[in-house]
Amino acid sequence: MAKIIFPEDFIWGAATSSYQIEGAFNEDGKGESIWDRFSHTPGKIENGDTGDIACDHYHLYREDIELMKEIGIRSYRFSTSWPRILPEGKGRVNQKGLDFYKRLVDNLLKANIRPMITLYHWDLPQALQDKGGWTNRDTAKYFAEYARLMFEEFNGLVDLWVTHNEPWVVAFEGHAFGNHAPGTKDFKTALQVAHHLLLSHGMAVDIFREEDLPGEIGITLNLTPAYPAGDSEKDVKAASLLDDYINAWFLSPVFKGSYPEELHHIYEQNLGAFTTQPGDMDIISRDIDFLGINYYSRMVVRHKPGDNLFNAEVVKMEDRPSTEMGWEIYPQGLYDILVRVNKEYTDKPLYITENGAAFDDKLTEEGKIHDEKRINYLGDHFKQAYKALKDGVPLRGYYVWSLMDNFEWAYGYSKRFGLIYVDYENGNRRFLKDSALWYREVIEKGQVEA
Ligand SMILES: N=[N+]=NCCCCNC(=O)[C@@H]1[C@H]2[C@H](O)[C@@H](O)[C@H](O)[C@@H](CO)[C@@H]12
Repeated sequence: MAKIIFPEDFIWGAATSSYQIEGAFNEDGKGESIWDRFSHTPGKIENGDTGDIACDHYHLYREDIELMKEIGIRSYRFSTSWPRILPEGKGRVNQKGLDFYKRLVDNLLKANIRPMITLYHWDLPQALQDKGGWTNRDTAKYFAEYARLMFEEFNGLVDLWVTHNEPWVVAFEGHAFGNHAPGTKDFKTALQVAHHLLLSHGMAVDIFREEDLPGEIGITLNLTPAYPAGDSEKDVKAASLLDDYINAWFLSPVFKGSYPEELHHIYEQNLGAFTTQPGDMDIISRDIDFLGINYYSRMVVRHKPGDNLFNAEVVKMEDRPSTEMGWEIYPQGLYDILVRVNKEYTDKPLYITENGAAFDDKLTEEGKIHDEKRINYLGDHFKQAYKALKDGVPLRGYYVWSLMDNFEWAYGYSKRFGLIYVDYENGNRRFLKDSALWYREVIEKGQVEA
């Protein structure tokens, strides 16, 4: 491959989320979130970790912006904590909570770093969960009102808005498998939740248009392309169904206004219909300005009769390199999914809103972290993104997950994804990893070594 030179205006960024980095879980009037409740429930999180303090970003955000400047990122994707702003999820506004995000955005703009706000990255106000959470259609309406407040408060300051982060994870990890908050375990509930998440996305887009705001709005989906383990018809079928379950179940409603037909039929036959209302799919498929794609890995799938509704199982790729999460390192999958989304779903601009890896990072005596595995992982994925760009995919930017090590949900602090090392045991000191210094070069030159 010839020299890899990205466009001058390519948006190189890094991403985080509120519950994973902020801490101050009950400070300055913040309301309880379902992740506060879940992490305080014994047995849910590795080592009994919680987000009570996390990276203490709520107090250290100025230092973190200095580090963003040192790395040279052009944009910073973060999420706002709904219960920090609306402690009960609706009604009363917690001005101190809102002021934190005002200070954060002001300081980002002063640092010439473009904010991208994700309105929902999993930390639902517990008060709404107490009323059914995302199983309750009213939550979609309350989300849209929270979005309206944010659009009005940050009008002219923030021009990149993401409604939801990974509705698949919220619906299935949170409501089918119980690994995430609120921890329920019912597949049909997950389908109902997915529908209300998508509905709330469309309602927020309507308000964004109504408020006639400058900027762009989109949604972020975790897309994990599925590949058949063999070329048998049954393997191909199994892979296609799992691909629909994770990817098309969200891409299709947003861009085509309908759920994938065959899978929808399988669900209805086996589980009965979840509740929808006339017009829902029109709302869900409102025109958006971009799609955010979170890519980490692929799935290799083979036919397995009777194992689940899909007659499929994911094959563990033992002989392939993988990250600390056990996810196969498969950069080609990023190219494949970018091209497929552009070909099959939308010609709208795309952002890679998350891509990164957890490795076993060690802090040396000299305060260095030699994370060459992360440099190789990112470099290989940047090359695939570049290939998609050259093949005509309208890729606008790339946000590395993550800016800093943080609370990795059920894994607690045991997994490190950051460009910045966080020394949790010693006052949350921050150290730039070698990958941060490497990333700085890539951004400065717009080049990746071939
Ligand atoms: N096989 N395989 N699988 C890949 C499946 C990925 C599903 N998990 C995610 O995408 C989460 C996303 C989240 O936004 C962030 O909050 C998390 O910290 C990162 C890292 O976990 C990722």
